[in-house]
Amino acid sequence: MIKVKVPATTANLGPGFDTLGMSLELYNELEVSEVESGLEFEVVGYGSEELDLDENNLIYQSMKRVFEIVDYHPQGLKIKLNNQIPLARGLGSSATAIVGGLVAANKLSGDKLSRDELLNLATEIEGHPDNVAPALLGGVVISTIKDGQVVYKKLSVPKLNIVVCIPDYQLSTVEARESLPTEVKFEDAIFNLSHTGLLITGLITEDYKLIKYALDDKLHQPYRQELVPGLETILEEVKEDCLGVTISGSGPTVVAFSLEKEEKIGEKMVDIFSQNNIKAKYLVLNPTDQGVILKR
Ligand SMILES: Nc1ncnc2c1ncn2[C@@H]1O[C@H](COP(=O)(O)OP(=O)(O)O)[C@@H](O)[C@H]1O
Ligand SMILES: N[C@@H](CCOP(=O)(O)O)C(=O)O
Repeated sequence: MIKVKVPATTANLGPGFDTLGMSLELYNELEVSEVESGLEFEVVGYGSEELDLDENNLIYQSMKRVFEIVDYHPQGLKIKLNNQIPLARGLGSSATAIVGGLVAANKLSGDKLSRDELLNLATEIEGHPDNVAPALLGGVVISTIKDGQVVYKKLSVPKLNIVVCIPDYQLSTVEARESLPTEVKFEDAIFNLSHTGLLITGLITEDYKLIKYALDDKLHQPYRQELVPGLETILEEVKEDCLGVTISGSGPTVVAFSLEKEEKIGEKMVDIFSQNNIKAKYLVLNPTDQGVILKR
């Protein structure tokens, strides 16, 4: 039996659309065993009602990609999930399914693919590297795709707390990407370039006051505001209490980076969502340098 534990991720980190992501200490766990025939699922935690529990399941689809490449033919599979990451909230649940499936299948079939090959495959399935990379590798990962290969650099996570405010509704990444424009203004591109540079420099030099300026974005967040009622107010009103606040991945979760006052920040975000008739809860999470964890 193979056991895999994959961290949640917060992608984009404000200006780094499809480029930056960080792993967080909140996990989905996966246990895969080879059985005599068929495909069986057991789900504990999030997704027991809504996930496809058949060949369409994203974990199974990801495993199948590895088996095809390495020419491995399991007779049957039993897949047990313990999901602590809520689905379609911008915390990388799909990245955990893809990375978990790929890593488990690779182990089951004799460890033939390298970490970089798994990252390329994960990116091909997810469509962008920013959340699969930190789910696999941990840390803060800067990534891009060059000639079909992911080029990346992992940085250590900041010594900050991440207040994660999770609204009680799902927003699929596919839907949240449909709201994006096909072209952006030159000045908006410059805005994001400068902010991404400042953010990465702030992280490398541990000059966290730079984060205060650097988490703003003009490429995706403004277009997603209508999908996250209350986001505009949260961005304005929570900023003063923390180092920076931004939408997590494609939303609707919002994350605040802080060194103190986490409860106040979390309660304020929950309150603003509630003024917009949306129930929400908050968690205070640590970022983590450890990516996927594999046990046999
Ligand atoms: N643990 C899981 N097992 C299998 N599939 C999953 C799991 N978590 C998420 N998915 C798939 O990913 C979809 C959500 O992906 P997405 O819209 O990108 O949201 P998120 O921001 O959480 O990654 C789900 O609807 C489901 O199809
Ligand atoms: N860069 C992507 C990130 C999606 O992350 P997820 O956690 O919402 O799946 C985007 O912003 O669309």
